[in-house]
Amino acid sequence: LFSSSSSSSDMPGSDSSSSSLPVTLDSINPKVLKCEYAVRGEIVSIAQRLQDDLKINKDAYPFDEIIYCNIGNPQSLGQQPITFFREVLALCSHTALLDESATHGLFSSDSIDRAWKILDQIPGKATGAYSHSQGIKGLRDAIAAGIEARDGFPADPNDIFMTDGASPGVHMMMQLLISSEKDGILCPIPQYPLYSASIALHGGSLVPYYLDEASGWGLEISELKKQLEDAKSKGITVRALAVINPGNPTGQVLSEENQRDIVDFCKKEGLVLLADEVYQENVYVPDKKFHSFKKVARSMGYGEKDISLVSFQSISKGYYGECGKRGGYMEVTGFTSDVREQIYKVASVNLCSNISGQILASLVMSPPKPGDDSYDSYIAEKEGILSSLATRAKTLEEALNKLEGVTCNRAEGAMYLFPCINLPQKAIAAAEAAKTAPDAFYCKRLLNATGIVVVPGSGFRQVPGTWHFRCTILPQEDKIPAIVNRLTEFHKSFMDEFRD
Ligand SMILES: Cc1ncc(COP(=O)(O)O)c(CN[C@@H]2CONC2=O)c1O
Repeated sequence: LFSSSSSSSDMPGSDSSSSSLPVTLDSINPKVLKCEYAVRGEIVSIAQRLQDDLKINKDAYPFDEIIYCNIGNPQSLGQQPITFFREVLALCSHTALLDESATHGLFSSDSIDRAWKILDQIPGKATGAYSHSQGIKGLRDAIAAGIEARDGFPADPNDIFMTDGASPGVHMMMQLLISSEKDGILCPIPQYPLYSASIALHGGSLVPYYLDEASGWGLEISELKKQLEDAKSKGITVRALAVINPGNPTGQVLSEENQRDIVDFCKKEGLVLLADEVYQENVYVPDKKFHSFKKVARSMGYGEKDISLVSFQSISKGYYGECGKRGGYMEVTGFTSDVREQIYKVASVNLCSNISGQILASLVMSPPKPGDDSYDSYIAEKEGILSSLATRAKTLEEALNKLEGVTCNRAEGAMYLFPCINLPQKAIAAAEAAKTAPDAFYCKRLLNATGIVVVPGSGFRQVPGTWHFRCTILPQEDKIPAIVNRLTEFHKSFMDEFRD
């Protein structure tokens, strides 16, 4: 049960030594080989095989289902989409509905109004046509208005580049900033592996800065400075600082003071600030609040000429969880016009992001307001989802902290818990014998015993010698007790087996 379909020997015709096909592992781009993305890595491949087995024989394992806690994919675990968003999207996608009298009985009046408003901003009301390469102007207007309402500072629709999720935006910026392995990007450790994967694919160097687990995954400026100097001593020119706030996998929400220090650090060192803010709606603790880096920089008096800031947003997270619709944007500020033209050129190569994602991104940033027909139902759905996520985060955090040798910082935000496991030496030795990282060994044992899929901490990088795993807080509330019981029982048996 430990092998995985991801290893090349399992895949038909993939054994490069016997293949007569033109492409082999030796002939493809080595940057692709170097790239890793643990969120959908080996352990998920194993889980999918177990799931296939269960379809054939439901009694094959000591559990009756696989529970995927490896990926922040809310709707795959039962979260419902926001009604208003889907009503508007449906009407925009099939405009004939707007001519039907029955529609007024099926859709709220403000959904119909918003659909007309959006369609009026699309040439020929053609949602099947390519749009402007930065996205439909009217939708960028709505997003800019939403940013202004959030921050209290102006936002320019022409700074918005709409993307198929935040991922392509991150790739675009890595493509722009990285010319060789001598170009470095400061990334948090632990980090969401889109960053390490994209840096590898673009041939750059990841310059780590370690978040401090003991202080709730705090980001120390002294650590940034130390890592920057260390990179310079190795001949690496650091081009940008990536910050994920709220954090993935660590869940911390930065204090406004810490953000001000980060902005000053980037300005002083001439670094582009890549602000990944896809979890901006996911804050669960009363003592923390999301502040965009755009707002912090502007409130410090820093404008277009003071700091280069790229802010990423997505429709995949928050309370909307529209991962599969692939929507989002990057707000690009503080670049010269000639560089902006290069960013536009790269965006234009992909023609445009998908229109459904664009429509949803505009709705996320400009949702129903008090007094709108849909407002009461919208806010009830939103608050219901966010309060449930907060409850699930707390329940799982408390359960993890009761496990022998496990400590887990609270999830202040985002969608994950990232507990630290103090693994006995016997377990570490067994992992080495199985030729796998100790936390991956634990996660595979957990999967095979309970059907629960989590991602080893090694997939996010971590302080050497520490071991973690990442578990989402996404299974619906009625599933959480069973997850806690299965996890608790497994952990006790694991520790009984390997306790030193
Ligand atoms: C911090 C962060 N940035 C960007 C993304 C990319 O999202 P989209 O491309 O969908 O907008 C994710 C997705 N979260 C991944 C996917 O699910 N679990 C994760 O850790 C993320 O967690």
